[in-house]
Amino acid sequence: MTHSANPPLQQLSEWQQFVLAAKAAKVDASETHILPAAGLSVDLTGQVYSAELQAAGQALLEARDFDNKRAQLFSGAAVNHTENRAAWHTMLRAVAPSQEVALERQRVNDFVRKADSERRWRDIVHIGIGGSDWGVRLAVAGFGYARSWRQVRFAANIDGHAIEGALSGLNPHDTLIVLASKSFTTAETLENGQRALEWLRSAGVEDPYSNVAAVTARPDLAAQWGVPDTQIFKLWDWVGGRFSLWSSVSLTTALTVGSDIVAGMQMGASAMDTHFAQTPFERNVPIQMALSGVVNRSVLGYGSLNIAPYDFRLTNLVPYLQQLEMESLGKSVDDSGRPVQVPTGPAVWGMPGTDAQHTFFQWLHQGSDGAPVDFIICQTAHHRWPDHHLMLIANCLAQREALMQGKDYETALNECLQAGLSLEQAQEQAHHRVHPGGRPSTLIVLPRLSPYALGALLALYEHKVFVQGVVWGINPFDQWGVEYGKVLAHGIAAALRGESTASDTHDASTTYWVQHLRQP
Ligand SMILES: O=P(O)(O)OC[C@H]1O[C@](O)(CO)[C@@H](O)[C@@H]1O
Repeated sequence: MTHSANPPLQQLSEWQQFVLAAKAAKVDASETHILPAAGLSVDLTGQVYSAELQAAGQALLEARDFDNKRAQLFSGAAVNHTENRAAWHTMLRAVAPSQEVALERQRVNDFVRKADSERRWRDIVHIGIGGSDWGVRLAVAGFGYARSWRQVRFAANIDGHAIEGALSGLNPHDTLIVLASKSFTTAETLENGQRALEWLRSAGVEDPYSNVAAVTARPDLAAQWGVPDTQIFKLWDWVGGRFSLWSSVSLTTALTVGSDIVAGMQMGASAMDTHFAQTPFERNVPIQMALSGVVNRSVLGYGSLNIAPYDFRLTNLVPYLQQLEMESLGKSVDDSGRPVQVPTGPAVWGMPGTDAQHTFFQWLHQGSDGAPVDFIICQTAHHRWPDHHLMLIANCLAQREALMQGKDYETALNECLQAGLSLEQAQEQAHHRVHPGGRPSTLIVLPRLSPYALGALLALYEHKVFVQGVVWGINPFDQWGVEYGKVLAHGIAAALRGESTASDTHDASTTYWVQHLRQP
């Protein structure tokens, strides 16, 4: 794809109109703004809204050549122009995928079916990091109720405690090590893989490599490493690392919770793809969420986005979305290398409710900055205590209402008087009980935590991020900021090993710590 330069955002009259409309728009909690998408209900009532803002948003997307860019995404064009490759994760979950994708899906399913029928691999150790890790952790934790005879452990971090903990207590003779790495060059994954191999060897596993499977876009490197060809599963250069959940990386998910769960997630994601590709602007949920996010970040100045899944099983959704959003949008130059000049991707953070309420919600309600919140909840739960679920829902709705509506001084004052405080005490106390309100939020309701719904939810965020990349004019598919640190770590590791002198290339403080932390 030849990359056509975008005009700078701030020079666009459509952007200026959008900013003006956003500043004039309000949160109107008296009318709901709820949109369906691939089985999810997304309530945007807590975001600023007006007919003028909608029109300005539509004009802005047109000025950014959005329809064409979306079509390129879905057609497998090289939308990742700084790396000259596609970001074709939608193909991985397509209902009618290409032959090579269908074949690889089949290979994964056959491997799982055989292992199941032989009752082989009681334990799985999944070794991978970032996109080769979080999606699998998320799916396994989300659907852990589905199957239980196999257990899975994860090792991502280079910290030796991670792999030590992952291997501890397992039976090496019935453990499958899954090495997931698109590049098959990631230091953490290869080092942890070596420890696993040593562990198999020292336990007397006759052919340790037969206990290893690999998922990678570099089957040649995996084969050189020693993984048998029949246990190497492919992904492709055109799959971004943080989207690889949809690829054979789901081997571990399939072995642990079932191939049908992987298929269900793909179907849900594919349904969201169709929604994103075909639904008109005003009902297109990824677009609407994206524009709310742009308003919050670039116009209202919120520096972060809080993710609050009111579902304990979705704990890993937060780091999953952190990587998706922050690796994609944590950039400040546009497609042509010019500074974007408005704040771009927010910091993403969060924790499941209700834990979050007792950790940082105070700051969200009354802190000086606040942050938009994405509340996520399932209509029904899988456990057998309806009252727990009722309370969970009540808490979620209550927090959202408090952020949206706030509590004014008069109400707080009355509350204090009714609690028996004197007028003087009440007047002083009431200030502390005021909630400013008007703080933006979105509520996403899943019918239940089905594979389909989770797939749709993840694809929703992927497309939202894509739209925001188009508006800000940045490439959401590269991650040069991560690469630089990897290179520096290489040099520092050499200096820590005494193979080079840190003072040649590093600053004074780094040199000091290299000398003091040098390993014996
Ligand atoms: O799958 P790989 O190549 O080992 O990379 C792991 C992760 O490293 C990154 O390249 C940078 O964090 C991610 O995009 C990727 O998910």
